[in-house]
Amino acid sequence: DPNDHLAYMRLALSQAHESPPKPSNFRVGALLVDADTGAILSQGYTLELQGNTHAEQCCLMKFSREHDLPEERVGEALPPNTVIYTTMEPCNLRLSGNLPCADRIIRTKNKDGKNAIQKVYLGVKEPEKFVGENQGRTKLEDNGIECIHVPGLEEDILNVATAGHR
Ligand SMILES: Nc1nc(=O)c(N)c(NC[C@H](O)[C@H](O)[C@H](O)COP(=O)(O)O)[nH]1
Ligand SMILES: [Zn+2]
Repeated sequence: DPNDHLAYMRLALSQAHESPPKPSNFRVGALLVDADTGAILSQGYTLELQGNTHAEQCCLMKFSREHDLPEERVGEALPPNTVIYTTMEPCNLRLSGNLPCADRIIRTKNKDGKNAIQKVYLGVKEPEKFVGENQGRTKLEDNGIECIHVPGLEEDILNVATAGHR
């Protein structure tokens, strides 16, 4: 059921459990979903792919590879009503200096140059441990991408996210 946001967020949380704990980031899980059909297009977790990768980034990279596209052109292969579920709001600044996920989501355009990702469903705000208050949601909404908090899993999400910090 494409509207069972909690079920999708639980799946994203199960992805986060796969992430190797590290003191310098959060363990996050994410899904790309076709909101028209409910189909899961891609799923990913922090550090799943080579390099210092984020969960949302892995979703986009995996889907782009399946469609022989570079990540920045992944929007050309995404269905018109694609949404992303991520246990933690997309980053807007990374201590590593790598491209933040908010920017990756914003640059994901379809063939008509329109946003390929319509909505971001998030489980928690980013704790202010590494980069102060996360401005990702504001940036996403300023670019026409709605951010919706899915309540109910905050404690579990934060426990998993910070497992590498104890
Ligand atoms: N939404 C989100 N998905 C992730 O997969 C992840 N790891 C973070 N984490 C945000 C945090 O701000 C950064 O992990 C630190 O700023 C360190 O930056 P790097 O990850 O080393 O680039 N946030
Ligand atoms: Zn990120």
